[in-house]
Parts: sequence; C-alpha cells; structure tokens
Amino acid sequence: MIGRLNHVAIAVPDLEAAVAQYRNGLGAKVTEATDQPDHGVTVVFIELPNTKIELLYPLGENSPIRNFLEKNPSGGIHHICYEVDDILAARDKLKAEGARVLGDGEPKIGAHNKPVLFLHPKDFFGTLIELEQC
Ligand SMILES: CC[C@H](C(=O)O)C(=O)SCCNC(=O)CCNC(=O)[C@H](O)C(C)(C)COP(=O)(O)OP(=O)(O)OC[C@H]1O[C@@H](n2cnc3c(N)ncnc32)[C@H](O)[C@@H]1OP(=O)(O)O
Ligand SMILES: [Co+2]
Repeated sequence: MIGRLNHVAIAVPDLEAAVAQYRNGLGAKVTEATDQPDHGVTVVFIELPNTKIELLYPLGENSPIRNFLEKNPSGGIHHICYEVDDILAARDKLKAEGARVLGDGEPKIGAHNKPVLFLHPKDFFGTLIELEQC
C-alpha cells in the first residue's frame, strides 16, 4: 500500500536559521516559505535526489506543532510522509485495522496540492505518519 517516501518533516523554532543552515551549511536547494493556514504551519521544502525535507514552523495560535516545539525546543523530526495511490482506500483499510486517523478523518489538501491524512503516532511506534495521494 505505501509507496515512495515523499518527505521527512522537521519542526524548527527558527525558520530563517534552519533555511540558512540547510542552504549555506549543507548546500541544499531550498524553496521559498509558504504559509499553509489550513494546516497551521509555514513550510519550506528542501529537494533531495531521492526525497524531500519539509521544514515546519508554527502558523497561528492553534498550530498543531506548537506542543511539539514546547516539548522539543531545539526542534526535531516531526513526521514522515509516505505516498499512496488511493488515500481513501488506505484510510478505510487502516481504520478497519484500528489505526487512528487524525482530524475529522477526511483528507485535506497538503503542501503539494494533493490530498493528505495523518495517522496517530501512538499507532506507529512513536512516529507521526502522513499519507499523501500521488
Ligand atoms: C501543509 C501540510 C504539510 C504537508 O506535508 O502537506 C504538513 O505536513 S502539515 C504538518 C502539521 N500538521 C499535523 O501535524 C497534523 C497532525 N498532527 C496532530 O494532529 C497533532 O500534532 C498530534 C495529535 C499528532 C499531537 O498533538 P499534540 O501535540 O497537541 O498532542 P499531545 O501533546 O497530547 O501528543 C499526544 C502524544 O503523541 C506524542 N506526539 C505528539 N506529536 C508527535 C510527533 N510529531 N511525533 C511523535 N509523537 C508525537 C506526544 O508526545 C504524546 O505522547 P505522550 O507519550 O502521551 O506524551
Ligand atoms: Co508533511
């Protein structure tokens, strides 16, 4: 069911500093920052030959990553995103097997203008999982 690793997301306390470190320190190709109000984050993507790194910064008081950054003030790996062919079929299979789909259970349009869903970290060995239909 899951396919390619679409991205690994890192929540950061200072987006400009993280962009500078990746661009200057690691020589990475970094996109411009885009606000994603439906998700409560500002995101930057770093294109790698085999996947992407997503840098996440809180947007708005209700950002879902605020708690994470309070617990991890230096930042940290926040989630991993796998690609799926059919996000509704994947969701229904996972729910039938008892996995918790976060939010209202309906896909939202993510940073790549594709439908995404999130699965509870406690059901996947302490790792927040994002599924993206590609
Ligand atoms: C523009 C979209 C973009 C894209 O790629 O397209 C994105 O990726 S948007 C990314 C931001 N959106 C989300 O993360 C949505 C899904 N996340 C959530 O619903 C929450 O963050 C949630 C439910 C995972 C955690 O919420 P919160 O931190 O408020 O809850 P708790 O503090 O009670 O946490 C419960 C429990 O889970 C552990 N936890 C929390 N976050 C993570 C994490 N990222 N990875 C692993 N574990 C996590 C937390 O430590 C608690 O564990 P406990 O042992 O009970 O302390
Ligand atoms: Co993501």
